Amino acid sequence: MTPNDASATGQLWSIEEVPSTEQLLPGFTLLRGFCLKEAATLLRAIDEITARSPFRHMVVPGGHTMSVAMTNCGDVGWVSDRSGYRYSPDDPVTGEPWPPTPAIFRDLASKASSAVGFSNFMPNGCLINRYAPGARLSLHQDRNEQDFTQPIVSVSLGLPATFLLGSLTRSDTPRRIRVEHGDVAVWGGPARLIYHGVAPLREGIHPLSGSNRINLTFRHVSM
Ligand SMILES: O=C(O)CCC(=O)C(=O)O
Ligand SMILES: [Fe+2]
Repeated sequence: MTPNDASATGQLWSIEEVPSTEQLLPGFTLLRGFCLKEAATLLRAIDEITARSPFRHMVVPGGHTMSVAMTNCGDVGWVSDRSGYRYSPDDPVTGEPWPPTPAIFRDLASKASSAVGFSNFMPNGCLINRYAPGARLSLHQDRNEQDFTQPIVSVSLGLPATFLLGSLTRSDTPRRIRVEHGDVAVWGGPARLIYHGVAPLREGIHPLSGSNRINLTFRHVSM
């Protein structure tokens, strides 16, 4: 039996869609096609979240408005304004708590983290990023969470993008990794504080997300 033999494994993926695992750095793994089957359901759940806490373009402390539109679900959400970055239990736009994390999100975060050996991941927040053509995320570390024993789980939906995979040193030139609809990246352990970002999104149309890429990042934030 070869790994691609869908009938023998009883899996539903077609040959072109067989999930594969790429360890790109110690502690950084890309699970290609990992959530393809539930992607449409994930996108519907995102529509329900954004009906309550809409996407918005946040301002960073320097005064620049981010090109990526963001919202959150869960107990805590990442926010930025002129006074800095932080996690907040409430959505500053609505004044209400962030919408709860759908069960399908929690299941995916747990399945993906355990698949690469982080069996105790307990995310309490999920940042939802929407990239329109031209939107980008400059190189950064995810470091507001404080507990770096817990990984980050990052889900790509809709249009493909170029993920910039750096190292622990900001000045190193990042590798350019294509991430597609259904891919899930998990980074933790020695890779937890790697610099990473997303190159400007190229125009395109995706049957499920139109002209956008949507990304979910699950985090465990110490409160
Ligand atoms: O969109 C992505 O793939 C990465 C998002 C990210 O790095 C973040 O939200 O901190
Ligand atoms: Fe990040």
